[in-house]
Amino acid sequence: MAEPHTQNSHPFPSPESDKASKPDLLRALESSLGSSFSSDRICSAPNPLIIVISGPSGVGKDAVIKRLREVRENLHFVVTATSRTIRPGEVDGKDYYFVSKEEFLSMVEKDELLEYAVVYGDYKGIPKKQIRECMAKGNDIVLRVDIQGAETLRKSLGDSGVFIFVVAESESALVERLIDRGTESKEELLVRIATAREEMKFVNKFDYVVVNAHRKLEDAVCLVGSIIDAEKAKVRQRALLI
Ligand SMILES: Nc1ncnc2c1ncn2[C@@H]1O[C@H](COP(=O)(O)OP(=O)(O)OP(=O)(O)O)[C@@H](O)[C@H]1O
Repeated sequence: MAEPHTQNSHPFPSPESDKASKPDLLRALESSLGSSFSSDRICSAPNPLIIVISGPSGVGKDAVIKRLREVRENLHFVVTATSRTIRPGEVDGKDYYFVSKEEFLSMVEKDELLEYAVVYGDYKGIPKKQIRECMAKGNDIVLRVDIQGAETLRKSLGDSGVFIFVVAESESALVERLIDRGTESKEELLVRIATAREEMKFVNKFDYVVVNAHRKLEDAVCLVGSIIDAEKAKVRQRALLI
């Protein structure tokens, strides 16, 4: 018959004993397991993400990104170069790099852009340098592109990028938003609305869709944040292609 354990013969310190016994308990556990406990990270740090935010004109891409900038740390927002004229409240170098058409074309010639497109008569493109520098530091980056830009990026990035399609809750909400912004003429509005109808067909090429409903900007921003968090927690991380 097995000997009953007595206090002295038990290999582990009593759980009731004072706090000083925790190291003793750890050592006893290690000794019983025959190996010491490692302090190494159980999971390696997640890969930096390239988050591509796109959607038809007027859905609120800039508004979402502006707010995301305020509420989330450790995101690098790539500043797009554009040949369009600066809007009231926009800051050169922060919202966009505002350049002339000639300057833009010179960047294209020197192969300095990851992607570029003509959007409503103006050029928009993403400087490669910023992306490389950022990824090298392990930072996540956010790119804001129009639908044609997203298509080009999908071809070059494949599944290594996280593609988010922003929409308004309805077509009428989108039109009202564009009218309220007051930055387009009636003719320009017609082009944007017709284009938006076509662009909606591209939603299936994206990984996520985020509805930016009227006066619900916070909800949309929160959802984008959750997407980023979920991507960071993925077991199978997206590969880095850049
Ligand atoms: N959730 C929202 N509720 C009401 N108005 C909004 C909301 N989100 C954005 N807006 C407003 O809608 C207008 C269009 O938004 P924004 O300029 O961000 O769109 P965009 O998708 O970046 O457009 P573009 O592609 O033409 O630059 C702006 O006046 C903005 O303040």
